[in-house]
Amino acid sequence: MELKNKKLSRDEFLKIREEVLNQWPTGRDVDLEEAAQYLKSVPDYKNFCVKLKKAKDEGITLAQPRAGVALVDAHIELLKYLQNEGGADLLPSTIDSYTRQNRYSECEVGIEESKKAGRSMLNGFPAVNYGVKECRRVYESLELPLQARHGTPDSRLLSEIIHASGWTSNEGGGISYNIPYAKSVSVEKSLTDWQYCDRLVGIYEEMGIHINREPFGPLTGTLVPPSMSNAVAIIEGLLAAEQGVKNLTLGYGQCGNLIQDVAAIRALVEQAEEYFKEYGYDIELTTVFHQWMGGFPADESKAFGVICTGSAAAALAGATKVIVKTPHEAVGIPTKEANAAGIKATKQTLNLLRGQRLPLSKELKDEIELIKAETKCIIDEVLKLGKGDIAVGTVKAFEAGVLDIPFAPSRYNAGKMLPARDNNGAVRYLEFGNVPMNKEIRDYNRKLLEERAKYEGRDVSFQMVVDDIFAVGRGVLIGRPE
Ligand SMILES: CCC[C@H]1O[C@@H](n2cnc3c(N)ncnc32)[C@H](O)[C@@H]1O
Repeated sequence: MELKNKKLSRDEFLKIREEVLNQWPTGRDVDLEEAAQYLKSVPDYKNFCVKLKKAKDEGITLAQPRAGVALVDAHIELLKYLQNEGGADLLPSTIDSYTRQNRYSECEVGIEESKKAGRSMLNGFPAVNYGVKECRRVYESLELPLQARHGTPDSRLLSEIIHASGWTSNEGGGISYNIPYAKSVSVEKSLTDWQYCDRLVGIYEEMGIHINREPFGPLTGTLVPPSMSNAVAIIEGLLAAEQGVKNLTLGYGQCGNLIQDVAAIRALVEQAEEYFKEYGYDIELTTVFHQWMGGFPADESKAFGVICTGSAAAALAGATKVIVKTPHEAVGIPTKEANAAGIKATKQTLNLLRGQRLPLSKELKDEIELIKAETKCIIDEVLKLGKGDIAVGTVKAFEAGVLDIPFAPSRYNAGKMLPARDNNGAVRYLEFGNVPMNKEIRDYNRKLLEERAKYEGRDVSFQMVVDDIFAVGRGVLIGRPE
């Protein structure tokens, strides 16, 4: 295995770069020195790192939507609306699915079809096809920091183009943008390609330019136990830090039990800081809380209930930012009005809870300790498999099912671990597969699920998993038997 968790030398990086910039004609417009000068002109109020740090210092939670359409002028109009009408604190450009698979020829078709149809025929913004000039036009049309949000196993060319365009944050990682998004991309390949994306940020950092990286916390967004998503977030953070990334936002997707959700964020910060300190990385760390990523109720009023619950959990957890859902979640790409409505409902909730935090009760403290202990079991085994190299260990951990993401499409994922909610709605391990938890943790998870089974008058079973997957869309958290 070529892969190792070691910072790419500048020569190694530049050698790969030649191939990367030739993947599509727009790659030829990227010039590192020219891009650095452009990035140095980004004012503080439009730099992701600066805005996140200010929010962290002030103890407030920022609101960021997802948004992306095929044509540049419409995309600018959409983002301006979310900025001015929605009140967004940070802006995305959600990138389309063809770009995520490096299928740029099909993006060209989608762009032409969108022009003919007079509406977006892509499910996001095809940044690679537009290239630096148009991506800079998007950035220059707005008054907020701009981030690329996508799901791209090979994001090398996309990263080059968006950063050269003044976009000071990129979401993703070698695990979080492969396993939940692709079927046949090897973990070794996506980890290698994301080392390139992180090394690019490291090179900009060496030039005095601060760029934020945000591993994708929720993964499949389907009952992912907090310790599994925290383990992946910390691993991706360590891999990014080795490549010279200095500014990281680690994330988590709302599960629904308030104590567990707050505990997950608190555990993530504490444990990530412990690992960065142990490995000697000086990281400016912030957190992102994703509003419920599972099935939504179609009824828009009920959808707002889900949106505001997620906003409250983010605020009470003290997350630096929250990713906003919309009342159109159950149907598809939201209109700009629905997207703005989701932001406004979110900010109303954040403002009402500003400065409030969930007190450190015994229940909260115990949940934090449990999540940290579970996460440690996983990461310890990853390091053991990699003989100390966390990149090599990650590849082997997926092969062994030590890292195992529930309901992931990737054929590199074991898919043996199964989650289900306990009687309070917290997500627990129903089947461990080869996830290496110690006996005390295994017994405790089982005990909690047995409590639910007793209450519901049925056995612990896969049916609980199925019931929980559909529950929120049906208006409840726990999938109780009919
Ligand atoms: C992991 C991200 C899934 C979420 O990402 C939203 N999403 C995807 N594409 C767009 C887009 N083009 N505009 C606004 N939201 C979008 C979906 O609704 C879902 O909630």
